[in-house]
Amino acid sequence: MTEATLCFPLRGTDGVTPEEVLLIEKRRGLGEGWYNGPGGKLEAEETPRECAIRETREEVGLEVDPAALEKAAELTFRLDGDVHTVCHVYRADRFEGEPVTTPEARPEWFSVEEIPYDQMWDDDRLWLPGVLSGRTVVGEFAFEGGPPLDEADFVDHDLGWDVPITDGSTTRSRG
Ligand SMILES: COc1nc(N)nc2c1ncn2[C@H]1C[C@H](O)[C@@H](COP(=O)(O)OP(=O)(O)OP(=O)(O)O)O1
Repeated sequence: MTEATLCFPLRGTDGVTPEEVLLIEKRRGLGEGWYNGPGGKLEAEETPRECAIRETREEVGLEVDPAALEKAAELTFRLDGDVHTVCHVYRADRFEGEPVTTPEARPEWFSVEEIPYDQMWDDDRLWLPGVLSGRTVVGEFAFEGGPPLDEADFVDHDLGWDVPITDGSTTRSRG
C-alpha cells in the first residue's frame, strides 16, 4: 500500500469558491499525461502535510504557506480488491513563487468552471468539485483490471461528505 498526497493551490479565494486552481500535466510516473494536483508518495518519516508541501515545491516550484494548507479529503483507491493507495488531499490558498515546469510536471492555471475532467483520473469529477468549493470528503474508489492502476477500469465508489477528517498518516505514528 502506498500513501500519497495531492495539493491544490487556489487563486481568487475572496468568495466561497476560488476562481482558479493550479493543476499539473504529469510528465512521468503514475497518471503520466493526465492533469492532477501536485503531489506524490510520502517519504520515510514524512507527514502527509510535509509531503504535500515538498511535492508542490519539487514539482512546480511553489512554496506553500503551511498555515494555509487545509486538508480536504482522504481517498482510498482499491485495485482488484486490495488497497493500492491512500491519498491525503489538501487545498492551499497562500503560497510564494510562480509555477515552473519541471521534469515531473507542467503547471497550468484553470478556472474552476473549466477543469479538464476528460483528461484526468475518472474518479476526480466525483470529488474535486466539492473539494474546490470548500467541502471535506472521505472516499473509497474501486478499480479493476490492473496493474498498473492507471490502466485499470474505475468500477465503483463510496463518498462521505462534510465529515471531520484527521490530518495524520494512516500508517505511521507521526501526524
Ligand atoms: C486512482 O485515482 C487517482 N486520482 C487522482 N486524482 N490522483 C491519484 C490517483 N491515484 C494516484 N493518484 C496520485 C497520488 C500521487 O499524487 C500521484 C502519483 O504519484 P507518483 O507515484 O508519481 O509519486 P511521486 O512520489 O511523485 O513519484 P516518484 O516515485 O517518481 O518520485 O497520483
